[in-house]
Amino acid sequence: MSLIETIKNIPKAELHLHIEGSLTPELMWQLSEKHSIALPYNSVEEIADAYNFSNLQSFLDLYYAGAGVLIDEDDFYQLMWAYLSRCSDENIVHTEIMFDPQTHTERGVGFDVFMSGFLRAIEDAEREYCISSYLIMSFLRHLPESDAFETLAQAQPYAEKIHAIGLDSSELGHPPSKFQRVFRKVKEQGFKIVAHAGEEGPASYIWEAINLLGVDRIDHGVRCQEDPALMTYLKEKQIPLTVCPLSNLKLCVIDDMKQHNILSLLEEGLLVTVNSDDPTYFGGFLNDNFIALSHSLDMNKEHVKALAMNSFKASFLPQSKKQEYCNQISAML
Ligand code: HPA
Ligand SMILES: [Zn+2]
Repeated sequence: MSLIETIKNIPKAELHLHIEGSLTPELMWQLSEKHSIALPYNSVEEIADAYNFSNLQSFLDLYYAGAGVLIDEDDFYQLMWAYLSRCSDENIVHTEIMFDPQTHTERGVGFDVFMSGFLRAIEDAEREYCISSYLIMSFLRHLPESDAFETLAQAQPYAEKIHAIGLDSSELGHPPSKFQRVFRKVKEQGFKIVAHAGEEGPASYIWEAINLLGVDRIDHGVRCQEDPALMTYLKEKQIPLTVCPLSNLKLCVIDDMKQHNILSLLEEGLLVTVNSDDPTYFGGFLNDNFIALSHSLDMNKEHVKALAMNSFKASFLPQSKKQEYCNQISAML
């Protein structure tokens, strides 16, 4: 089996995927027509052509605007169903999916609308594709902590359907410490915790996410290498990093994929995983991220195997399931 075939065939989990960031230009166009919402584009091609970003904020501006076409339950169903169908094509057997409630509630679209659409698609995919999915509700860090408290209260009827709570959006100027109180409550309620840190922000934000929020995983975290003590800590505690190579390239965190540090972090013994983040905005789903790494770095089958196993080890699946998938991978390679 070639390296590319191995990437495509190996069972994988995806742990860092914003469902709103999987909205295709085609679906955005279709929903804008359905709801008579004017878009600042004249065609599907123009939407795709607009996706050139200089940093995280330049992306977030388009990403929040794009989510404005999601109005009714079926829109959210279609969004989730399209992503899970793609997972089936890519041999993603388990996925932990982030969603941003505040992007929708602030437009008057409530939990009952998006949660019903998401859950219906997740149940269909479980039945039709045997894909398991967990939901991660993320707070927008550019908004005040009081809004996060309100969002947590609104989510209570769906608490059983939410596995973890995360923190995303504009990182610089919004350190994890801003959300210390709300994450104390999140922890008391028994949720797992993740946070974006060390994407554009410094290594000190990763320390804050660990020490002040009590995270189970760090999203991105690639700037950990600026702090040797942090590297040692992440390795010893095996705190996972959900790394997103094409995202880092598109948002100019790196200038060239050849500069990506994921394989050196892996070889240092950190628990790193590959993920797509916002695949329709960043030019590729999960397998494309692996393939982009294989084109630019000295990547071999052992790396692919280790990264696929890490995706299960770093997941919130029960231990027995993690073991089952790792055994499958071992038997295959
Ligand atoms: O990569 C990201 N970083 C922060 N917030 C986000 N929201 C969607 N994608 C991202
Ligand atoms: Zn992200």
